[in-house]
Amino acid sequence: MKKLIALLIPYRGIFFLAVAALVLGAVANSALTGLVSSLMNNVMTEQAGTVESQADKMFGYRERMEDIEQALKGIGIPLDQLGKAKDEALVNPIPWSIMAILVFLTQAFFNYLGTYTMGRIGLMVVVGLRQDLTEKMMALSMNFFKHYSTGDLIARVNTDVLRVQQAISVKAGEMIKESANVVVFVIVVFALNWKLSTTLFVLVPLVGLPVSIFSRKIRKYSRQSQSYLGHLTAHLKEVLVGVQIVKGFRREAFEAGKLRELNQKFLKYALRELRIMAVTTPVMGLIGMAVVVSFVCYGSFIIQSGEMNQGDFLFYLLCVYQLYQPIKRMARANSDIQQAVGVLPRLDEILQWNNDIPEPARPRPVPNAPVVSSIRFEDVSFRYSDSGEEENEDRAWVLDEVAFEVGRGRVIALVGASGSGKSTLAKLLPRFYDVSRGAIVINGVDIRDVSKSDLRALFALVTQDTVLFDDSIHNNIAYGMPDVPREDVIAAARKAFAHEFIERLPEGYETVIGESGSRLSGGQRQRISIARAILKDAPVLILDEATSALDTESEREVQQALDALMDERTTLVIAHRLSTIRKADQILVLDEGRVVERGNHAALLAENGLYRKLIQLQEEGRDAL
Ligand SMILES: Nc1ncnc2c1ncn2[C@@H]1O[C@H](COP(=O)(O)OP(=O)(O)OP(=O)(O)O)[C@@H](O)[C@H]1O
Repeated sequence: MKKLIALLIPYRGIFFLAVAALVLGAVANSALTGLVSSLMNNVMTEQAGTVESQADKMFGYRERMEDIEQALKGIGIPLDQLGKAKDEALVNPIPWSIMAILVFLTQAFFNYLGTYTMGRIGLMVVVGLRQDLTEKMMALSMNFFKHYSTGDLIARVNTDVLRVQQAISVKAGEMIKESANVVVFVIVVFALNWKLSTTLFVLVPLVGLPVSIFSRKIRKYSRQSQSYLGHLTAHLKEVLVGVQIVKGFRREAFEAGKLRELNQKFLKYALRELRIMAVTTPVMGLIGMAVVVSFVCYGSFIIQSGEMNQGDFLFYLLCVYQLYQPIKRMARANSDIQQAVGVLPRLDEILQWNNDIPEPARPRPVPNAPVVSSIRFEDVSFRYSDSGEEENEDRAWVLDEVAFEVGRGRVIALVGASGSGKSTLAKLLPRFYDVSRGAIVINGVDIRDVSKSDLRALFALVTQDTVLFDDSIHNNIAYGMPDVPREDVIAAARKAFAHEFIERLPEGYETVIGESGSRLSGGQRQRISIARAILKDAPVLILDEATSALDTESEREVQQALDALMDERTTLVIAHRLSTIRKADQILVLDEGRVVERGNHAALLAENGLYRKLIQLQEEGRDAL
C-alpha cells in the first residue's frame, strides 16, 4: 500500500484537488440524500415538525433560531414575518426542490472534477511507470535480460501496469468518495442518537475482519495469476517468433498443449482471486444485514420505551442504510486496489534492480577520441554470474588471463572451437559485461572510467543474428541517427552493396521490412546491418561473422560489404571465414578461455598446433570455427 501511495507523491497537488472535489461531491451527495428524504418524509407528508425536531437535534436549530430572532428583532425585522418564512420553508416543496437542484448541480460538478482528476492521475502514474520501467530496462546490463524472458517483461509493463491504473483512476476515487460519505453519515448518525450509534460501531470490527482476510488472499492470488500470465505471454512470444520451426517440426499440438497448461494455471489462480472477490460482496452484505436486523430489533425496543418516536427512528435507519451502501462499495473497490497492490512488487523488482555495470562516478574522456590508437586487454579473466549477484566462485572461467593489444586500423581475428569464449570476449569491450579480473584499456584509459555512452560511441557492432526493426529501410540504416541526410544513408547502402536491391523494392528506402526484417532475404538483412555500421562510422568494428552459409552470390556481396566496412577501421572479428582470417594482422586462438596460440596465418600454420588442426577441419568442410 505504501508503494501505491508513493506513486502518487509526484502528483500530490492535483491529488489533493481530486480528493477535495470527491469529498465535497460526497458531502453534497449526502446533503442531497438528506434533503430528498426529508422532503419525502416530512414535506410530502406535511410533518414539518419532524424536520424541525431533526434539525434541532442535529444542529441545535431551535436555540439558534431564537438567537437569530432576537438579533433580527434588534434591527427592526418583525418576528411574525420570520415565523411565516420559517413555516413556508418547512412545508412548501418549491424552495426544497430548488435547493435540491442546486445541491445536485454542486454534487455533479464536484463529482465530474474528482472523477476526471483521479482518472488523469491514474493515467499519468501509469505513463510515468511505463516510462520508468522501460528506461530502467534499457539502462540495465545483459545479466538482467538473462534473468527474465521478454514476454514476462512485456506482461509486467503492459498488464500489471494496467491494474495499477485501474486501481488509481477508478477505485481510489471510489474509495475516497465513499470514505467521505461514511464520515458524513457517521457524524449524522451520532448526532441523531449517540447511544444507538455507539452500539453500531462496536459491531464495525466485524466488518473490518473479513475485509483484511480477503485483501490478503486477493493480493496473493493476483500476484500468482499475473506471474502465470507473464509466463504465458513469454511462451506465446517464443512460439510466434519461431512459428516456422514449430510447423516444420510439427509441434503445433505440443506447443498448444504447453500454452494450455500455462493457461490452466493462470485460470486456477485467476478463479481463486475471482472467488474471493465475488464472496466479498455477499459476505459484507450479510454482515450488513445482520447489523440492520439487530438494529430494527433494538429500535423497536427504543420506540416502545419512548426514547425515540417512529419518524425519528425511520430517519435514523435511513442514515444507517446510507452508511452501509458506501461501505459495501468500499469493499468492492478495495478488492481491485488489492489486486494492484499485489502486482506492485513485480514492478518494483525491476525498478530496484541493481545495475551491475555502473557508470563511473567521475567519467573520463577517451584521450584523442574518436581516434582509437590502441585497445589493450590486460590479463582479462571473466566468468558469468547469475542476475547481478557478486562474482560466483563456483563458476568456471570463461576467459582466463587473456592479454593482447591491437593498434589503429589493425584487424585482430578470434579463432577457436565453439564455446571457447570468443563472443564473450567481444561483449566485454562495450561493457555488456565487466571483466572479473584485469582491465581493458583504450588509449590508455580503463574503459570502466569512461561513460558508457562515450565508450559505446567508439564501436560499431555487426552481430551474427542481424537485428532489424519493423520500420523502413532508411530508419533501420540510420538507427539512432534521426537527422542524418538521405544522401549519407544511400552512400552507406552503396558501400554495403545494398543500394541496388533496395532500389528494386516497391517503396525503395521507405519499404517497411516486417518484424526482424522478415520481408528480406538473409543476405539482404546482413547487408542492411553492415550499411548501418558503415553509417555509424565508429573507429572500432566488432564483427561476429555469420556462420550460416549464404549462396555464393550473396556470400560474395556480403563479403564485399564487410571488406568495405573493415577498410581502415580497427576490427575485432570473430572469424569463421578463412578469407577473413588470412587477412587478419593478428590471430588469437582461444581454447577454453585461454589464448593458446597467436600470430598471423602463415606463422600459426607453421606452428603445427591447434590452429592448423582447426584450419584443416574447416577446409574439409567440417565447420570447426
Ligand atoms: N550469458 C551467459 N551466461 C552464462 N554462461 C554463458 C553465457 N554466454 C555464454 N556462456 C558460456 O560461456 C562459454 C563461452 O561462450 P561464448 O559464447 O563466448 O563462446 P564462443 O566461442 O563465442 O562460441 P560460438 O563460436 O559457438 O559462438 C560457453 O561455455 C557458454 O556456455
